[in-house]
Amino acid sequence: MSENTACVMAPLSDLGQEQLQTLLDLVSDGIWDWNANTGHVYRNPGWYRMLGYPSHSLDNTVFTWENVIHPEDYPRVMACFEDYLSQRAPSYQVEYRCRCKDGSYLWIEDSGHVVARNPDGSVARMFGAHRNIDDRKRLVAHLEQRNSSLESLIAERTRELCWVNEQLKRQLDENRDLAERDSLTLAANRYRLEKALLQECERAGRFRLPLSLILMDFDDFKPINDRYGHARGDTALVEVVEQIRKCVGPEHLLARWGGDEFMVLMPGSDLQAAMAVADAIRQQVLRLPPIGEHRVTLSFGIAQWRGGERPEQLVARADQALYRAKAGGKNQIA
Ligand SMILES: Nc1nc2c(ncn2[C@@H]2O[C@H](COP(=O)(O)OP(=O)(O)OP(=O)(O)O)[C@@H](O)[C@H]2O)c(=O)[nH]1
Repeated sequence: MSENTACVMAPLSDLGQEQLQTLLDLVSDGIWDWNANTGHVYRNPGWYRMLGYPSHSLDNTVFTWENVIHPEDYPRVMACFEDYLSQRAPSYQVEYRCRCKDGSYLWIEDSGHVVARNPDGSVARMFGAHRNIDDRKRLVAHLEQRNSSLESLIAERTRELCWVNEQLKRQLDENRDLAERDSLTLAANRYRLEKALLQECERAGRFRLPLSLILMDFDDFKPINDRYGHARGDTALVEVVEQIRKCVGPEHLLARWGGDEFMVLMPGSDLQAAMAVADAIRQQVLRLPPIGEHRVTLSFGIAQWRGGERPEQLVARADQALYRAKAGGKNQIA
């Protein structure tokens, strides 16, 4: 083994004071060596370089360290330091900001070890190192900020989407409602009635509940149109529907069957109850002021659903009853 190789492989403890000094000068991290008994703190050139101070330009005391700690970090740093010195914590390692010569702050990681204690257990000497972690800290802060702005962007977009969704749902409900209403009288239209008829016939069969149907037709509506015009006829249809509404409950479905014909579908009602409602409608309509010399009246055909009957059979029987009411002189219930 050459002399050179032996020199390279010499353990650190073999280094002389001068060699150790050279080594400490080269280290880029900030090395500190605190003699707690004298209060002297040695800081290597790397420590000064890191913070932008000329080497050994500050006092070799702990105050130099305390003075560079960011005031917001100071209590946390001191608490960690105290915990370690009093052996409440097994190690000392803490991240905080140090003030540089130009007034800016640099994030560092400070770690230290007690290397000697006095006989009474108090600290005699402690070594430590300051490592520059500023780039990492700033990157993490930047990423955190981006993350939180992304999160708030997502939250904002989610709120917007929820709003759009609600609007669409409202629009859909509105469209569905419009699609099932007669545009003139706003009573349910034939499409809706046919769906309800099918459903209610099935339901009546399933639960053995009564179900009745009132079919109504304007008496002599054609002459109203012919004498007073189609617009007046339209108004008469709307007025009659308003009167019918006063006599039916929320469980009944009032619908325009077509032209001047209307129906009231009455789940849970028997023939007698349907008769009573029809008569109430008949009388209510009579209250309308006449159109010229023409008194507005309706004729009624009533049918109660029979077990197993299809909707069109029920409607056909109501229609036959209506025919009888017309034939019997109109403004009648059959
Ligand atoms: N103004 C108006 N008239 C309508 C509307 N739909 C149908 N009609 C008219 O309603 C009339 C229905 O006449 P019919 O039911 O055949 O006969 P009617 O004159 O009522 O006589 P009866 O039913 O026998 O009492 C026709 O003149 C249709 O043109 C509508 O939306 N508006």
